Amino acid sequence: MAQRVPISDGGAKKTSRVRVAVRLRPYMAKPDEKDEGPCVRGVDSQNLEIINWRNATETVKYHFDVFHGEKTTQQEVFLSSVKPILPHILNGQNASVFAYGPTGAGKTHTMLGSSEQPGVIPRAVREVCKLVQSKNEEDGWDYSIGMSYLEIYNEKVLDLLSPNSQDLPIREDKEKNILIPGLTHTTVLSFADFDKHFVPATLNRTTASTKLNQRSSRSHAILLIKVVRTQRVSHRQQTGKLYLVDLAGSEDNRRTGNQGIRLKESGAINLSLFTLSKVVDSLNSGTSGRVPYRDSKLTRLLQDSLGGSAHSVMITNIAPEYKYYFDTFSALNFAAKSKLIVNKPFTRETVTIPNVQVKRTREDQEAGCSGPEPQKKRQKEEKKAEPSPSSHFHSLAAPSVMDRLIALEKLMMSCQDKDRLNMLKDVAQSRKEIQELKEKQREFESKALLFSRLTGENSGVSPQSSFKNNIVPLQRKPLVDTKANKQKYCFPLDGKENLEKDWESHLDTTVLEQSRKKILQILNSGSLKELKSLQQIGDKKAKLILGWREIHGDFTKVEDLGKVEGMTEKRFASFMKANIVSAMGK
Ligand SMILES: Nc1ncnc2c1ncn2[C@@H]1O[C@H](COP(=O)(O)OP(=O)(O)OP(=O)(O)O)[C@@H](O)[C@H]1O
Repeated sequence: MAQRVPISDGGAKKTSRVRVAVRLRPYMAKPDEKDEGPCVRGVDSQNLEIINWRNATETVKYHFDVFHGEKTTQQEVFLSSVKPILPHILNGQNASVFAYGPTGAGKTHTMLGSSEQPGVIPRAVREVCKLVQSKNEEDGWDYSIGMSYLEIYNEKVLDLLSPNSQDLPIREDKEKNILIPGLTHTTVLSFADFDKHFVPATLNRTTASTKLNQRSSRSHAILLIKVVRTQRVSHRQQTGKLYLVDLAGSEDNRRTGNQGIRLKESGAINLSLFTLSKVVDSLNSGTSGRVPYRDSKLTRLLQDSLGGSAHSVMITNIAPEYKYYFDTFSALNFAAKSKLIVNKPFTRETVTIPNVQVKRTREDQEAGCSGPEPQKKRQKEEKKAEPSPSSHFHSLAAPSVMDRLIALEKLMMSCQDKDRLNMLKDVAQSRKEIQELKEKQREFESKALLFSRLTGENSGVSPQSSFKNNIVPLQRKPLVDTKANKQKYCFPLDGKENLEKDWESHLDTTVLEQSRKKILQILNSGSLKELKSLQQIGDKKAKLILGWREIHGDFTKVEDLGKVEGMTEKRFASFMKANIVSAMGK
């Protein structure tokens, strides 16, 4: 019977954190697309920054275990993020590498690569074969390697090594090992042997063309490499598993143009990735509540890889183009959460009876494999009541983990999943609107410039300054900061507007200046919400202000607000009065 042997470290149980790497693929705008430049970029080998959707003049920074920039080679990704965990599977421990990220961001490139630029999968398998070979020569253990390969397509588990297979069940044994009865398990004698099975099986994977990626993976592909070692003298047997996972891309159907079957696939993909994110949230919350592993096949299978027993590496692939902003932002937040999950590796060991055919663990029997034995076809499915998944989740109890999780809670947005998803959608929508308004502002400014040239009015007036009918250039007067001249400091005022400004003369200059400073501060650094908290600034005006800021940077004085499209002299006066009076009333 397989049993867990915790790794000891001076008496204390050793835990292994999920390592999170982020890989940014090179900028690849199509010729017919606007070249807006990247919205995300690397800072150094661990840090990156993305434009802040709240204020496009700022960036949000993220810290990860590793950041792989556009120029990072496949070899470098493998060496720094994957190779170090591979020796564990020769010691009966589990390891997993999975690529996560939006559609078209480079997951398949990272995991599979091409013949010229092989990715993580071929490199890792080659390395495992090499490690086993070198071990065989020196220690007292016999090693064997086996492989299984499956995809989860539309919530169905399909055997890629046996293309006509039906949906396979997922089970869990008493030791909480995840099993797939009936899944093909093939012995691998060398890398060439692996390739012989792997290449044709990969062609069985479901892919299709979407607007965002010509050859988009429509399924999650999971390659399992199992190393079984048996000690020659004592017949102890240890089984280590390596999961190499290429997840299907998260995608926004409004942008992929998906319809019909693509839409259904996409629904299943997004559901499983959403569940994955819920699982991560649940693990992070540190509460004893149910971790929703069972809500999707993907999370059920990855149960061992997240918050479980594996040495895990998550490579989050992101794309630099603006059209991916929303996806990139969510992927980075997801990755930031996963970074704080702590796994607890253990060694899986059995004792076998000498001189008898090596006893297969129940897991092997159910998975239709026995390490060194030749490929075994499906066994009859065994129906078993599965224990509560929450009982499997053990690593959050440690105080250090709790501390990290509490820190994470503070770090991440405090709203619920659904709210967060909606909020992120709003962000994408707001971003689009700001972009449109920015275009309008530019158009408005060029018209104003043209008008001023035609009328020969170039007396130091900013081209974008324009009030009344959007065509008359703004004629600002220099700011004179005395009470007596206060009426003059803003705009050329007619009698009515003078009356409008009379209220100011009753106020203390210091109070006035402080209020103006406060307004200027909000105009320059306020988020959409903060801008909308100003009197007389609605959603559209706030977005216009954000757009203006993106083009010109900071407002030097509050009067610059007059340069924003639609802000007439009268509106500005009324805006100032409303905001100053309201600030005083607080
Ligand atoms: N680091 C990189 N260097 C060069 N090209 C890359 C890189 N990453 C991705 N690409 C290219 O970008 C395109 C999309 O990448 P890929 O198919 O790997 O994305 P994906 O995330 O797997 O998408 P999907 O989820 O839709 O399957 C491919 O043409 C790929 O070759």
